[in-house]
Amino acid sequence: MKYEFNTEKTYDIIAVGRACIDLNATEFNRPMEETMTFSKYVGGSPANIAIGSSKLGLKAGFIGKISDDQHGRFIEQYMRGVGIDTSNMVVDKAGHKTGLAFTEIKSPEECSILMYRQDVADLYLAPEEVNEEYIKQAKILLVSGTALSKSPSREAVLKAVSLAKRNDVKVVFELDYRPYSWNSPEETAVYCSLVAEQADVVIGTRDEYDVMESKEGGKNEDTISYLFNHSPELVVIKHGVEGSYAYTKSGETFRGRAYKTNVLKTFGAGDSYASAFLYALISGKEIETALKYGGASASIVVSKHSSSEAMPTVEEIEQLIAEGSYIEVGVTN
Ligand SMILES: Nc1ncnc2c1ncn2[C@@H]1O[C@H](COP(=O)(O)OP(=O)(O)OP(=O)(O)O)[C@@H](O)[C@H]1O
Ligand SMILES: O=C(O)C[C@@H](O)[C@H](O)C(=O)CO
Repeated sequence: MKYEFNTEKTYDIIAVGRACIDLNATEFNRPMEETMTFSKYVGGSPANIAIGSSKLGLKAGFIGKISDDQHGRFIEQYMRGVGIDTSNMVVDKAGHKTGLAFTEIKSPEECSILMYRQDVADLYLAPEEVNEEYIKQAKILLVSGTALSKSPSREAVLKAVSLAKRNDVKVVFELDYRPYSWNSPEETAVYCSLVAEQADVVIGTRDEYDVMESKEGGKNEDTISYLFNHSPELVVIKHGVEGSYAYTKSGETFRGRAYKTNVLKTFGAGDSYASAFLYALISGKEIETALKYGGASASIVVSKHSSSEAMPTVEEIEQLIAEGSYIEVGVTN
């Protein structure tokens, strides 16, 4: 089964939310306290998804606020350099800084991210900085849940969603739950469910849906019966190495598998998955095939050092799919 988009649009995907900096430990198997060296990359889930999409050949744009300093300029130049339209990236004039993510790579199973996100520029994106003429040119508006965590970014994103819906632009909501960005899980549930109910496609991990639904140990069947009572037509639920499921409103279920790889770190999996899954859908591939693209792309990124720079090419993804070396596990559904 395929998922249809309005083909008359200039941009394949416009992402909204944070574009930040990742400082990834270059010393592996070591706790942060003992780590002395880091490599700098552009980061932030929606920026990573835009970068991954652009690298796969999609025409991507970005809406977000960046700091008026060297970090902000680095982000804009890097994103422009990989082919993303940055004309709707706004420079913060109130002195807010770029968010930083320091990553600790203790082992392939034990990675964590230490975030510096106090008063960050991306959460100051204001509704008046979201432009209808721009959004209406996209097939997809990709919304990151973290952008809903604080005002005025929250209102800017709600406006973007409403403009997308008015202009035949598919809203893809990536739950992207980062607990430190929110006041409480209850607040997360309120705003994430508000946007998920209006979205056309929702993507998240089982744990992220649990936060949105204010429950523990939730079942995929309950999630889809809730969301299919609202706007969503396609719901993707990820289960880490156990793979993922895509559910359609018309009642079909597809399973995606994870591919064997030499894992260096686990972060970046979700962003690379989303960019390749959406690339495949936009390219007119079957949903089942799109799940393969997502899983293969993620397995490449977890074997590499960064989340953004490591985003694969179509050829790399297709080679991995052709090899068909899946991780053999049952899936908890
Ligand atoms: N260790 C792994 N080895 C191979 N593939 C993986 C691994 N971990 C995750 N993946 C792939 O990445 C996909 C997304 O991973 P996951 O469900 O952990 O999402 P996520 O939590 O959003 O990722 P992130 O860690 O970036 O936040 C999985 O469906 C799977 O295909
Ligand atoms: O999303 C972030 O803010 C940090 C990311 O850039 C980081 O690489 C990651 O967590 C990817 O999932």
